[in-house]
Amino acid sequence: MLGALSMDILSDLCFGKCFDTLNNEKERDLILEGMEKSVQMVLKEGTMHRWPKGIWDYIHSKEDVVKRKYVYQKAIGAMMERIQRGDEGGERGGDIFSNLLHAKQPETGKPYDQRELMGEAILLLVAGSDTTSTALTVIIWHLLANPETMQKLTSEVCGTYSSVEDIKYQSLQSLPYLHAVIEEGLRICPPSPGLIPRVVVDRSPGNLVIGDHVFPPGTEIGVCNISLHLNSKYFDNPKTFQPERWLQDSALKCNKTAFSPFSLGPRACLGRNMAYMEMSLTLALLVYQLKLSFTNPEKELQDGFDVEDAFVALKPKVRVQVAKV
Ligand code: HEM
Repeated sequence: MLGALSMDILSDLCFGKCFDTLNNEKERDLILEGMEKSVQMVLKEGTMHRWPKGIWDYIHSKEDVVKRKYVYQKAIGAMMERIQRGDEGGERGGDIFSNLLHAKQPETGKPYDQRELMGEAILLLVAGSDTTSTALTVIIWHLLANPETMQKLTSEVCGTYSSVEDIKYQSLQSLPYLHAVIEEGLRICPPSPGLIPRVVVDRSPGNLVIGDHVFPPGTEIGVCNISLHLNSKYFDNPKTFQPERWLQDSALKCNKTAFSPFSLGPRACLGRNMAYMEMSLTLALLVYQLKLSFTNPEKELQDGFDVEDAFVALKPKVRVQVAKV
């Protein structure tokens, strides 16, 4: 459901038209299965230039490729519809894609061609939905595994608002515990846990030197988020979910310079603010209105929560029961 929620939010904000996967079960299955395949293939694809030609066909079944294609077709279809609607036709104005359609290439002053826009449509859909739903899944799993933490968050949200209509992102930003819970979720299991590659550029003085290591131009280097986030040099009890470490005056070590769930530098995440907005609103609205619990608490606690690194995280399914407060 979190996958469908983030897909609906993304399609609405990005293309001005919601895919409505929360309500449409068939569509939900097709898109979410396609997303899963897409995530599974992305790491292999990223390293394929090093592999002999033709190997792609051996490692991926035709069905998986077709399933993944559905997501790409959906993104391109939404983009084409957006172009056809023009400036007036959107359900809501000011969506992300309308800005891209009006953008000019800095070198030529010309608009971006359709091929580039297609790439952007697919990137936005994949980068903007699966990451956020992974972050929310991680956070909710840890809240359910730590009832005291869930209670603190619920008290903060319910003590601040007297009706669900009052819950707005602007005021949520000043809730310290909510912010701490989100940061802790992004730390303990970042949606992009592995190596984010960068290439050493060829500029004076030539080699890049880090400590005792020398990297010539052209070398691919990178740092894994998870190796920073779970390092006890930077965070006390790194494998424990403790949002308190992010609160002012906490005695727990929490080195913010070693925290980079959205990467750093000019190619860092463009959707970071949107992600914080989405996560804050979703969590606050959930704890205000619903009571969540694991369907099978013994199994969840025994297995723990872990993801597989495939550039972005491949997450397990978490079964949750929902009741109204
Ligand atoms: C919790 C949620 C999110 C996390 C953890 C996350 C993480 C990241 C990371 C680590 C990168 C850098 C990848 C690299 O350097 O190669 C990235 C790039 C990007 N993200 Fe996010 N992201 C999130 C949500 C979003 C959302 C909601 C959007 C909105 C559409 C978005 C759009 C993008 C785009 C467009 C890029 C590419 C930037 C570029 O290449 O210049 N992300 N994200």
